[in-house]
Amino acid sequence: MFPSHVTLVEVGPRDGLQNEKQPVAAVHKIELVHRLQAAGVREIEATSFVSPKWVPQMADNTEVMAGIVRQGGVRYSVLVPNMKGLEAALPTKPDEVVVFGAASEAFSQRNINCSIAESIERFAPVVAAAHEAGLKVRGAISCALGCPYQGEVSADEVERVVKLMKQIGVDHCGVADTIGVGTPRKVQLAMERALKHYPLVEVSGHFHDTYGQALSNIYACLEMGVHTFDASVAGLGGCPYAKGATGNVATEDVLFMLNGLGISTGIDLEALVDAGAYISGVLDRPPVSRVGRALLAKREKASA
Ligand SMILES: CC(C)(COP(=O)([O-])OP(=O)([O-])OC[C@H]1O[C@@H](n2cnc3c(N)ncnc32)[C@H](O)[C@@H]1OP(=O)([O-])[O-])[C@@H](O)C(=O)NCCC(=O)NCCSC(=O)C[C@@](C)(O)CC(=O)[O-]
Repeated sequence: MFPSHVTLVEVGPRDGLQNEKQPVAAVHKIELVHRLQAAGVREIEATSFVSPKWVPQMADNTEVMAGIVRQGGVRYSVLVPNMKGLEAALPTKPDEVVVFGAASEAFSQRNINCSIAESIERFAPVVAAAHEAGLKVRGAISCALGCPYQGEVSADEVERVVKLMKQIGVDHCGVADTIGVGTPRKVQLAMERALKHYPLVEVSGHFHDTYGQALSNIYACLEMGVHTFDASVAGLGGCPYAKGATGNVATEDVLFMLNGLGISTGIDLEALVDAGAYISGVLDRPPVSRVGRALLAKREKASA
């Protein structure tokens, strides 16, 4: 049965911007977060505490977290790959941390420089320490639908990592299609594996739109009752360790579909389009979001 409410986790400030070649000033990242929360977004992945040598764009993580004027009811999450990341993140007071593994060995090596088993060993103390600090821990499983290095990824490989994350106490399981190759039935098969170990409320989908399948995949998840999805305003993004991967599905596009289905999110579409136009202006290019572009063109026509 379709959910009546969907939670959209806005990952634009982190996943969306991490791959930008041009440095984006912290002040713009902070302003983006402010505009997103003003639009009604209640879950925002703000930055990551990873090695600045690996992802230079996120080196201003502490400055970004310090600059955000927090709004009641909004949860701010950050990515942490290891204890060093968690120790740097804790003083910035995130509400949640995200550990990120992969269903493919090759991607795990390229993204976090270790095997899947080693990643779980690294995450275990991070999860324990985050819980001790009162934080929720989300887990992301990259390449759940395909890997840029390995190719096909089976549902068994996804379930192996789901189980490992569960064993170390990760609270939430995010199934991520890093390179956007998933199609609806395959996505459902991967989701079924996550749902064998996590309740519906603790499973989410993270879909890149490289092959134009992201909205169909979200629809396929809605049919299963899944009601939490990551999305990136203006369709920003791409993973630095997945060449050619385009951005996440655009938040505006997901919201337009959900509005049409009568599913509530608490997010105002026009204000979200403004946030997308803002960051696209900073990056000096039009939004990738089809809905964003259509509504901006409509506004321009109306004011001409
Ligand atoms: C995991 C590591 C650190 C291993 O990298 P490593 O080189 O194996 O780490 P190390 O422990 O050997 O340390 C090497 C150096 O890095 C430093 N270091 C070590 N850890 C940290 C840290 N946390 N913060 C800052 N610095 C750190 C450490 O202090 C040392 O510094 P040095 O002594 O050489 O000066 C590295 O591979 C890394 O940072 N990877 C992150 C890659 C990344 O951010 N990828 C994008 C996010 S994942 C994603 O986008 C996918 C997702 C989630 O959206 C879902 C999807 O679509 O798939």
